[in-house]
Amino acid sequence: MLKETHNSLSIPRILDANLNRAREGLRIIEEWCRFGLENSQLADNCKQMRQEIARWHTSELRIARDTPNDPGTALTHPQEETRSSIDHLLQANLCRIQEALRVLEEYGKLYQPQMGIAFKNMRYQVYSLESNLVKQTRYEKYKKSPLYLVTSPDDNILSIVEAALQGGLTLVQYRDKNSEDTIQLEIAQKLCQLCHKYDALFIMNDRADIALSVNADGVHLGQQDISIALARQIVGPNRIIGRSTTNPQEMAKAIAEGADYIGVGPVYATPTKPDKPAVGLDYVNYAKENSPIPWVAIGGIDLNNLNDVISAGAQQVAVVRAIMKADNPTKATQELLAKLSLK
Ligand SMILES: Cc1ncc(COP(=O)(O)OP(=O)(O)O)c(N)n1
Ligand SMILES: Cc1nc(C(=O)O)sc1CCOP(=O)(O)O
Ligand SMILES: [Mg+2]
Repeated sequence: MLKETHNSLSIPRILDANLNRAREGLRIIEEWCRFGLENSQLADNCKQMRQEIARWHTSELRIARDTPNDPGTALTHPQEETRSSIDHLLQANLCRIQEALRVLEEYGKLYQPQMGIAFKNMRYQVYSLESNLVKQTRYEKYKKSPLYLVTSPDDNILSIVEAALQGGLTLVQYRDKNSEDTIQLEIAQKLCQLCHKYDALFIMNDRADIALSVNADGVHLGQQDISIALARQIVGPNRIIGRSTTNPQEMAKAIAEGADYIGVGPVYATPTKPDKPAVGLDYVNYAKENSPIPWVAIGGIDLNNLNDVISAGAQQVAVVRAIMKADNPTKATQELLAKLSLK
């Protein structure tokens, strides 16, 4: 039989504690939206929810607080003491808010029926905030990555990519046109984990299904690959979708179809993609003048010609051989990044 330990203040105390918890969590998320993402709309969503919580936090609930006799104040979990990355911090606080809102929804029903309804609605608002936040945080990270490594098959692919990540790389695409699906899936999984360990983004080439399976940050599609609309259905609203373009018409179409970024190239002829003619620096310059979305110059780019590509307007470049075939991928990455940061 359950021991009757509650008194008339039990429910108000639970509500008071969880109103605080939800409000504090929202404040942490709001600060990131405001100062990290500089997204005033998301920050405002948080603020409005905080204000609604404050309206429910009446003096009747506040005076029920009894901190000295609360056995929970001394309880912490080791995971609360450390946050390995901003993603981790956001995730932990979103979880805290959602838990608190669920408590407010359930115990609120015993206090005032309207409270249960209000906090159920707010819980759904927080799910949609979470979804927007994941996409925005990814996209900001994408935009702040001046160098994009597209891999080529190599027995040492993991150690080459890790060496580049140690050199400061923050954006990697796994491109493998020949391996069987099971092999691609296995390598994609490993590369994705490796990139996330270094707080870098992982994009899958061609295959939206593999991108989804391994929890990649996005997928890159060429003109011959599946449509952006179909890829969006597969990977969901929060992953990044890129599309290769070689001319202004393809650029306009990719933008109209909802690409998050476009590839611009091949800038120079390249043995990595021998059948695709070079588009030259004029198209790079066209992208600089006309693309409203992020674009990345690709094709034949290395340390020797990088300054010309930058002078034509590129702020982000993608390379295969310049890192995958470098004697020292860490050094090669650092050198490419150093030139890009001077732009
Ligand atoms: C960043 C980036 N830009 C262009 C491409 C080329 O994509 P696609 O035209 O589909 O050719 P494949 O790479 O699939 O052979 C890319 N992969 N990444
Ligand atoms: C994979 C790829 N796509 C291109 C495009 O223009 O669409 S060029 C390219 C290969 C780029 O390799 P490297 O840096 O070794 O020249
Ligand atoms: Mg492709």
